[in-house]
Amino acid sequence: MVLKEIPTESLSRPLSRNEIVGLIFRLTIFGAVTYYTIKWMVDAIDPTRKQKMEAQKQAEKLMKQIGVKNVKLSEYEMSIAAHLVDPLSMQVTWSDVAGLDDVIAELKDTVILPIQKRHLFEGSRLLQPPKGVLLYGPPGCGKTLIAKATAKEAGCRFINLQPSTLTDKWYGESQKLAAAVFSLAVKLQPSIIFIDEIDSFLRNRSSSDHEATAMMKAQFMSLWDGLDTDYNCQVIVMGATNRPQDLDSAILRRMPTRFHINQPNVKQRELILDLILLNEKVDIHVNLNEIARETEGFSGSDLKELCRDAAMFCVRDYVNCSDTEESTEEEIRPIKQQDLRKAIGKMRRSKEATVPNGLMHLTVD
Ligand SMILES: Nc1ncnc2c1ncn2[C@@H]1O[C@H](COP(=O)(O)OP(=O)(O)OP(=O)(O)O)[C@@H](O)[C@H]1O
Repeated sequence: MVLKEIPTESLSRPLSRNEIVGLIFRLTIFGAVTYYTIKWMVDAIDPTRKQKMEAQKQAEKLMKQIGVKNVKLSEYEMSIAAHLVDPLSMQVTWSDVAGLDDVIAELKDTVILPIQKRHLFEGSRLLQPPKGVLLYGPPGCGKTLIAKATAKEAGCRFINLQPSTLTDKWYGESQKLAAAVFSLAVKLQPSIIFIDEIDSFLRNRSSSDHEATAMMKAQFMSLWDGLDTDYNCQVIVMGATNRPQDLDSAILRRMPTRFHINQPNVKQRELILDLILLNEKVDIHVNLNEIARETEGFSGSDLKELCRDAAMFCVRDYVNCSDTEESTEEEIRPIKQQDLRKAIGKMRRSKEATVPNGLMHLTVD
């Protein structure tokens, strides 16, 4: 019926030039609208959309903070940039690390000096900063602390990469994210890619590995090797692990510079206690050497917890005192030896309750 109303000669005659242009124009508009509508719908149903937007916001804020301008980041680099720490805003320095002077001295020579005094090492291929550094040892003994202090002292940007950032993503994305880790680190160099619990994501390759995981590992290693081909590239992968024996041998080969951060000995425990209590109110009769001798098997983080408990006993006394009588106390009393000893007892009981027999003194080597 509609066709009937159109004169037959209009149907049979070829289209005029204007009509063809008009048709192409309308088709283009229609195509563009369809494309953007579908894209918008796909984006709206993408379950990681919210995460991506948050990461992008955080990344933009961080990039501004660290004064990185005119560096264009891809969507994947943005989500990695959300884990970026600026050396200027980083609080940890060598003075926050106690009892690890030997490790610090070696790190200064092998990692920090080649970055800081780049011009001295430019001609040498042997004296470039290592592309891989492994910190290994029992939990809570300062591996993360050392990594952060290294980045701070070397003035490196610090990408704190949680293995889950790469592995939690949807299939296919982890490879793009792994590539983004390296490309971002290169754009922001000098930089350190820090991977805590590196064994959890680069462990011994096994036949039970998901195909995507195996591919991501292989890709991660080839990207890592790519750093080696450019002698001017100042990107270091620093990994920390409690279980070096679980690491893939191919990974160990890529981390020839290794530091054993062991459970602190008595002297180191005394130094750590000294540092933790440096700015606290401590009774002059406190003997930290004695406390260090009584805390065999305690890590740095256990010692920190112990001191926090001891300080809390003082706070509790103050609160109880002001609750019961008209207290004349104006200040919280200093930490005494007995507070520390009481805290040791408490910590031992909680360690015994949570750690299976015999494992408490296990060291990894
Ligand atoms: N050598 C040390 N000097 C000063 N503080 C320490 C030391 N070792 C540990 N600590 C304290 O313990 C906390 C935990 O240390 P850190 O996170 O570096 O341990 P880690 O070895 O990385 O442990 P994990 O393997 O559990 O990540 C630190 O924030 C710090 O307060």
